[in-house]
Amino acid sequence: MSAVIRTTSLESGYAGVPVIRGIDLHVEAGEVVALLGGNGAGKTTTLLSLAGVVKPTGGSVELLGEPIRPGRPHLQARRGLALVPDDRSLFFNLTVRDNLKLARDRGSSTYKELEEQVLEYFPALRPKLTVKAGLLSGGEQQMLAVGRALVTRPKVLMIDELSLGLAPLVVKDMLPVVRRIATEMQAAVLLVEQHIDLVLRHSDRAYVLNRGRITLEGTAAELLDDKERLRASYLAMEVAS
Ligand SMILES: Nc1ncnc2c1ncn2[C@@H]1O[C@H](COP(=O)(O)OP(=O)(O)OP(=O)(O)O)[C@@H](O)[C@H]1O
Repeated sequence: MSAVIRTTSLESGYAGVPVIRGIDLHVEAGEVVALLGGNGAGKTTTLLSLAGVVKPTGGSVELLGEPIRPGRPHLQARRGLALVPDDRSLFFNLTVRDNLKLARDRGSSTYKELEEQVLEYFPALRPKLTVKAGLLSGGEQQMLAVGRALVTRPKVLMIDELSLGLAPLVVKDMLPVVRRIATEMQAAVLLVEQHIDLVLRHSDRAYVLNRGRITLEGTAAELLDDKERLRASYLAMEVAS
């Protein structure tokens, strides 16, 4: 099966300072892949490089077999790449419905169909459609942020820190929904997440980043079975620094 998104020797940084190096990763259609690592490991930088927001300084990113055009994130979005950033980027003064409408793909589907699909995944948003996004709970805001990505009918869905500011129970409820999205929409899902055990239980594979490099990769089952190795791949950063 060919990857929906693939990086080869990807390297990126800020103002000439390298942050990630030699990143080889890929995600297939229908797969959920976790990107793990401690603070400052380069997870967000990796997602931003995949989305074309941060311009790579080396290597390549291919979306559906075609290279992405760095610095042109709107082009990647049109080609089916959706990023839910860690700040969620909602319009707090607009209603839930207007947030969804603004994000939609203006292709073949009518807005109503797209909205129904989002509500199927996140029924808690149904009674909130006319409520301003700023008045939603943290969990509802995260559902809306993912919903905004869904109305673009993404081929690649990347979520940065799904759990940021959310109660573990909310995250526990959302991860199976993300799994369903991958399976049912055949989207390639890449998740940055701090709740390691939880995310691995809902992922197919994972990569661990340590100081900008992939230090461990494997199936979620392998990583869950070898917690010591997983822990070591995290701790190496703190021990070495
Ligand atoms: N806009 C920026 N300009 C300069 N340096 C940056 C910028 N964004 C991130 N960095 C640096 O790049 C490194 C990696 O940051 P990044 O946010 O990618 O890590 P992360 O793994 O997502 O961490 P966290 O879990 O803390 O968000 C850090 O040292 C960070 O300080």
